[in-house]
Amino acid sequence: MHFLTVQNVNHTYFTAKQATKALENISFQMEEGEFVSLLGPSGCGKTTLLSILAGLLQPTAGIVQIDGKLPGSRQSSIGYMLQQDYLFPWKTIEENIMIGLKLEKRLNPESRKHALGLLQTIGLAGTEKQYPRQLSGGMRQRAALVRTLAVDPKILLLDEPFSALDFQTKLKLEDLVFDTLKQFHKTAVLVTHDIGEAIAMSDRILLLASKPGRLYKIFDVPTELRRLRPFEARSQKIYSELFNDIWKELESLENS
Ligand SMILES: Nc1ncnc2c1ncn2[C@@H]1O[C@H](COP(=O)(O)OP(=O)(O)OP(=O)(O)O)[C@@H](O)[C@H]1O
Repeated sequence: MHFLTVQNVNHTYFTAKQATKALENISFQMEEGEFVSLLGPSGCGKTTLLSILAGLLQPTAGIVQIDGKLPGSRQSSIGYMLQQDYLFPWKTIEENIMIGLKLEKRLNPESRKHALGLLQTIGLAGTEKQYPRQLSGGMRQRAALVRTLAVDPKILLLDEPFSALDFQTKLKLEDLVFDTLKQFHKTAVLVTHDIGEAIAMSDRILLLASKPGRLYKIFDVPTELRRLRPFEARSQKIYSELFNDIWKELESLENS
């Protein structure tokens, strides 16, 4: 059995005036610890698919299972990281990173120690008593990652988490997230518009086409690249070759 199974997923949005077929017959599988990116032109259904994986949206048809459970069920622990950090401004960083544990009634000395340890691992030691406004955008996004990992989710759904950051911060954070997910052997799905980011971070890239949103092509990132951290991967020749291949496919999809 695969860790994640998406089988013949279809989704149509119905409004008073029209029906929009956002996803058509999407099927793929993922293994535990794998990192997959969803790439494709605007409107191809990336966010819709991520919402279905999160259990926030029920597909019109098809099956999704994560570690043998339906997304959204109480046992299917899912971590979300978004473009904005959504830290509570009136709470300290320490209080913010404990929120998930508190909500799940799992805050105890051990889980607290683990969360504070994560804060150290991610280079935010000393910020515990500070408020989000006292931190830079990159630091806040790192705190959001700690909050997400603190509850030990089975899968992380990353919806353009680096897109609001300046380029240098984004590159640094890509390496940090990559290292952290590898260290904890986490499975992750990333939605991005950035081909380079998808190649540098992923094991596989699912290219979606639009109208209706469907799986167009799957790119396996070569093992030589997967072994490298994202920043280092970006300077390799095979990275540029894969970038050009995906670029051409994406351009043809956008012009079709
Ligand atoms: N709540 C909704 N009601 C009706 N139609 C919707 C709704 N949300 C999305 N859609 C439509 O479904 C399709 C897929 O949208 P979705 O936001 O999933 O695409 P996307 O690939 O994430 O786009 P982008 O890259 O621009 O963020 C689009 O045609 C969009 O207009």
